[in-house]
Amino acid sequence: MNSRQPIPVVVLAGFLGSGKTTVLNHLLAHRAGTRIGVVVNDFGSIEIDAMSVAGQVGDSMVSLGGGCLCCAVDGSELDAYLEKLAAPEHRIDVIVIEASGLAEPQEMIRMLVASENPAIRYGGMVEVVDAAEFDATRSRHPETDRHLAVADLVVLNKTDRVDADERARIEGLLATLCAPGIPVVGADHGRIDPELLFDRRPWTETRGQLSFEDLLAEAEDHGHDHSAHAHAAYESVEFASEQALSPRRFIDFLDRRPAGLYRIKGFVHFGVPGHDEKYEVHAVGRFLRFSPQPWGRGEPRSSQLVLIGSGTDGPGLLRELGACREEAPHELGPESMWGVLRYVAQPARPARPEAETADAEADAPTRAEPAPEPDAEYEYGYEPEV
Ligand SMILES: Nc1nc2c(ncn2[C@@H]2O[C@H](COP(=O)(O)OP(=O)(O)OP(=O)(O)O)[C@@H](O)[C@H]2O)c(=O)[nH]1
Repeated sequence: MNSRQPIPVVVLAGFLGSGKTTVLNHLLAHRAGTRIGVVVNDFGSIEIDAMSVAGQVGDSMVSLGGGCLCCAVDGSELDAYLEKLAAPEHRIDVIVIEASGLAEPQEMIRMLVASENPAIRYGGMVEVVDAAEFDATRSRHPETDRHLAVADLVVLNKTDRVDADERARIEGLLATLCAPGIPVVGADHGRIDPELLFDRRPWTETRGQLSFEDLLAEAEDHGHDHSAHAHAAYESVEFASEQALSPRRFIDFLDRRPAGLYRIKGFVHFGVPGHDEKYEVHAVGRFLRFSPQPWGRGEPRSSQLVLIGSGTDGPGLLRELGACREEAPHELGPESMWGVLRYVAQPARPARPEAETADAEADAPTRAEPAPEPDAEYEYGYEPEV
């Protein structure tokens, strides 16, 4: 794994008491070998959140304390914390910002997108919703609807506190409040599949001595009945192709992906002249990004994808991906890549001789931004409205 890839920063938002800290603690306890950096933005001077997660995160945890993160005018304070967490010695794979229950996540997303720090990239927004308090929260805090509108994934938490009819009613409402196709994952005590937010590394990949936090999390992990875990309800399928994929058909496949397909990760070979890079794909809910990378020296051109979802038709998805295969990619014009380039944070560099590319750019990070609206014009430095 390339240790100098930009670290995804996921914003975990949700109204006061919705269960953000509970979700975060669950993620920390079930992260396997993945190293999570945490920024807790507790509101007020008593940092209850900070204390409840501190035991698990050790010195990787940074608390902003004393107020609301979104009030920082230029985001420089956040940048400083993120820079600290992203330092190579921490070997952090993903950073989660637990936003204060009163924060405006849109502001935080803007700060992340505007960040000049090449070591990080915005990784999507997760909104935690309290099923039992949904109506009350919305009527007291109409801004809740705005937050839902920019979420990439919604965790409908506290499902143990509502019956099936009420849950279905709230899910119906959420479908009208969120952007089309945003997945809504039900959860009891924040137990969601960590794979929805980040790739878990096996324990064996954790280098060096196991720290106290590792041991704590391992003990937690072994103490649970895995059959009861949320991820038992998810299925994943893998797709591999040595033949290039048509950029147009692949984007069409992504645009039509079912709501239950929460997560797509992997890389794609398009092989269109001028766009011969390895296009890493990362999708969480409706959030989608491509990051062009140079291929490794001698690495065979191919596409590999893992798709994780619930209630999805695995064989059907694989058939659709199979139909994206392209016989003659070298005959395609540059315009065939426009759909893909809309989801690239930085312009794809022209393909260059492999050795030069690999040496000079193997570790060059790309700055990421949220995907523009599907019908938005692609332009470099696009600043999305969030
Ligand atoms: N019944 C029930 N209680 C839950 C669930 N998830 C969390 N809780 C409880 O709800 C309370 C609030 O949870 P937190 O995780 O602290 O919520 P939060 O969103 O971090 O809260 P703030 O920091 O105040 O914004 C705690 O007492 C949790 O134990 C759930 O799924 N069901």
